[in-house]
Amino acid sequence: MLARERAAPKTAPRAPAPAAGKALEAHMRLAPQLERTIAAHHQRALAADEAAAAMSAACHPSEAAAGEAAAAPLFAAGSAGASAVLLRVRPRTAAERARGLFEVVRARPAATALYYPATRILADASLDVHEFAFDANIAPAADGAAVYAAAARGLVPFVLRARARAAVFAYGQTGSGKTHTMSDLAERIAADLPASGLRIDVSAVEILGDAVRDLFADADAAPAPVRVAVDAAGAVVMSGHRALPAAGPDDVIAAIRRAFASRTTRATLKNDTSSRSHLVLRIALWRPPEVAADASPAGGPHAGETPAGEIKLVDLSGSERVSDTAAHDAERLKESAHINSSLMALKECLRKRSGSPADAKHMPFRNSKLTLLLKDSLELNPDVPTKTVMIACVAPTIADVSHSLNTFRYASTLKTTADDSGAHGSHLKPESAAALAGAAQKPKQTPMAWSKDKLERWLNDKIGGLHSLTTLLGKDGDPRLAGPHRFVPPAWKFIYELPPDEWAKRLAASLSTEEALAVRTEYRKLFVKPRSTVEGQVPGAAADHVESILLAEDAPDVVAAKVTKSSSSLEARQAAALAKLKAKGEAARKKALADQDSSKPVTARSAPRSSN
Ligand SMILES: Nc1ncnc2c1ncn2[C@@H]1O[C@H](COP(=O)(O)OP(=O)(O)OP(=O)(O)O)[C@@H](O)[C@H]1O
Repeated sequence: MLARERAAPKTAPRAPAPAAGKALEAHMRLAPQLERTIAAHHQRALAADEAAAAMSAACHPSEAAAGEAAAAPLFAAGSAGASAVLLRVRPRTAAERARGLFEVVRARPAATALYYPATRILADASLDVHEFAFDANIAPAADGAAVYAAAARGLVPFVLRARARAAVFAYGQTGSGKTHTMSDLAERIAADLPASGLRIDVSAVEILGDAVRDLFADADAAPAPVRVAVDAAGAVVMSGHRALPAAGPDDVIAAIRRAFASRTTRATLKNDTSSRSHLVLRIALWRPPEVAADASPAGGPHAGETPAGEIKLVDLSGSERVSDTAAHDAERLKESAHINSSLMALKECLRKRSGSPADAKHMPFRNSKLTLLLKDSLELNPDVPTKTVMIACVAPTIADVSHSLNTFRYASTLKTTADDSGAHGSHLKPESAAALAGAAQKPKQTPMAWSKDKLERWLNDKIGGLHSLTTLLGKDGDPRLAGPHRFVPPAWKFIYELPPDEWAKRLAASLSTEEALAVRTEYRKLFVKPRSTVEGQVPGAAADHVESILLAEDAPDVVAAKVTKSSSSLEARQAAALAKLKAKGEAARKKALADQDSSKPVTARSAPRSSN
């Protein structure tokens, strides 16, 4: 049986409630309006995600039928990925609910949106939307089993299969749910360990300031510092700590509970039991010729043993901003400075890890004890595969909005260019109660007056995007729909390219031919401005989108001018470049025709052709 999710042990007195700053007061005054705007946008985004998912399922029926994957994608057999980033939004605490703090982070299956008030002291209720598509976007209602499924199911089999190293770490501001998440996840991972056939030992240390402390040291023994060094072969060597032998999963779970319970916690403005240290748990697996009787005191190999894998579970100390340190004494301020500088050192290593192979070879591990301890798990080693999962934890409310944005940005550092869905922002105007109520009561008379999202959803429904696309491509399909980098055609692309007569036919039940063609013209205008969406990240999609713009009736130079004016995005630049090429090709064709014409006797048949 798996342990239920549990919170960190409560050992410290209550901290005073944080004083509301001026900005927060202003946001709270506009809470009803802001909440309405957020809810409306979230609903629209959910509907758009659902349409995209339905489309993708129609395109990849075999994937849809395969159902839930057994392992988290990073640990599935054959996965070449080195890292995954998950975002977990915790539920509002009772105290946050009592203060009326509303939620500004909304996780959807496809992405997580953070709604940031556009001005500190609000003149109106407009919001900036920062949207990040992480590998998994875990909503407040999800439990520890869901986190395990997305983050670590399959981790133990991967480590054993490849004699590999895996590290999972929780990052986030103080009070965002890191300990809650990691203490539960660590036990679920431990439950997957084999009950026999391997020697297992567990060590646990905390990094407090610049000191490393053994969490398994005898309580009555004088505290001895743990030393961390790198040996001649470049391996991290820890000494001065105890490694607990574990006969199987139950012993490992007991060791994990002991480590979390021994950790240093203090009350801060944000968390009654704030972990002021980084906790690093190491589960080392050894394959013995025959299991030796004694455990190694330093957690190293016994004679004849070979490493069978290693798991590091890291509960990072909470990141803090200046406002969080208002009630800190000198000692806590020093702690905070250490915490932030080690988190920065980790960020720098992660940044290099996600960069070029040359960058990855030069991760500055020595900049902090934390990164030195994690060296083996972060290094991209050709001999020992390593996989890293970051769980970025965020608090959901307006009081933590700037911390949450920082966490989103920090977490994005670990994404590789290959699988990074990145972020995009948009600006939301306030949606007044009257406007929303009015919209709910009487549907707009004509699709021309609808929002772009609503129009697109309606068209997708009426025109039947994906099903029609597969029909159109025939049973053999389009080669772009096969293979690992397959192109998933977005619904808008299909709708955009549908010929006028087909368009009118499909909308005949709802609109007259004139109305349908008028809507088509409007719809096509909407796509002159390239969209920066997750779809845009699919290889080939940007180019296809550009191509679809170029297929518009306008002459290439007009398209280029329009596109360039409408956006400075990559797509726009590609469009401009393609348009230039097309124009160049056109000029060359005209010249060739002219040359041809001048070399032939002029007849009615060889008169210059129209360039269109
Ligand atoms: N997913 C969740 N469901 C329910 N309660 C949660 C969840 N995540 C966190 N909490 C609660 O929120 C509070 C803060 O969580 P936790 O102590 O895990 O934060 P933390 O990020 O580890 O903070 P610190 O960095 O200060 O140690 C705790 O009371 C915890 O029980």
